[in-house]
Amino acid sequence: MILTVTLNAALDVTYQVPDADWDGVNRVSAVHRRAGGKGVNVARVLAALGREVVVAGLVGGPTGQAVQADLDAAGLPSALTPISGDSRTTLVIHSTTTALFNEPGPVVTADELDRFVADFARLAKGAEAVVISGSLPRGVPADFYATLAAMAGVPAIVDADGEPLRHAPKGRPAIVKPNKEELARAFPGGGAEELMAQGAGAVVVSMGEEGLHAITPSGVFRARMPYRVEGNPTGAGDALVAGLALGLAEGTPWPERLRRAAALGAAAVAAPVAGDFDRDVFDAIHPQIVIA
Ligand SMILES: O=P(O)(O)OC[C@H]1O[C@](O)(CO)[C@@H](O)[C@H]1O
Repeated sequence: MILTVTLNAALDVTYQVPDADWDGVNRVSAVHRRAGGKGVNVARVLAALGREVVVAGLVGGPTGQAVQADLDAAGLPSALTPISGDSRTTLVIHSTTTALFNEPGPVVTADELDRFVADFARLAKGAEAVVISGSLPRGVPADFYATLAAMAGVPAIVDADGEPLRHAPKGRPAIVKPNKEELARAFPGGGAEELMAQGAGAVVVSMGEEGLHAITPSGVFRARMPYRVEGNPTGAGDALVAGLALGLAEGTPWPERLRRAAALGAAAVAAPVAGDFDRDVFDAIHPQIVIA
């Protein structure tokens, strides 16, 4: 089983707007509402690939109930820790470009966080790997992902931004997965090498259509994409992380691990909603990704 952690779970709302007018009235052509937050999306992709998963994290209030109901409807196993605050909504407006509006999320109390830590410790005992992704709700210390990675007892992947990313290597995670911009913001002078020096087992930097750059115990690799996939890039990083988690759990050699992760990321761009990927796009692009 792969355990995914989404502390700032969300109800993801996606609006398709054919040609958005950012200064006027828009008609929405399609609306999707589903449970989200990065770890939830990772779990969806892993489940679609036939992997056993459990979604952990925090949910509360009416929005949290909607998140839980959607996970249940999708048949995604979850063990979410209840909180008193209302979980957040995120909004994606997908038009000729894609814009995201991510609410900060609820305030979490120290008692609620203690209960989550106890749940996490129990769940991690049954996991082959853990994936810890996304932003932190308010009230959670910035080094909390490092704490979870250190106590997991199994290999961990951390996908975070800002301060949680800066602290992540202290927990000695097996893989840290920032995108290019997140890495530059968190480590202006150093980058991937600094993450490795501070304790990350490997660093995989996602670079959109430019592919991946990875520093691993087996060497430094670059994954190059053969062509550009058009669509909604929201959730592409989560599909990529799912590919890395699969490789970590199965002990797949790094070049193939990266090829599959990059192909899943591209296939997610072709799917309209975060957490999905297009199998035909995956099958077509996977063999064409060059790892060097
Ligand atoms: O936790 P955040 O960094 O705000 O990201 C969450 C959001 O990102 C996405 O996971 C896309 O990666 C959305 O599903 C949305 O819930």
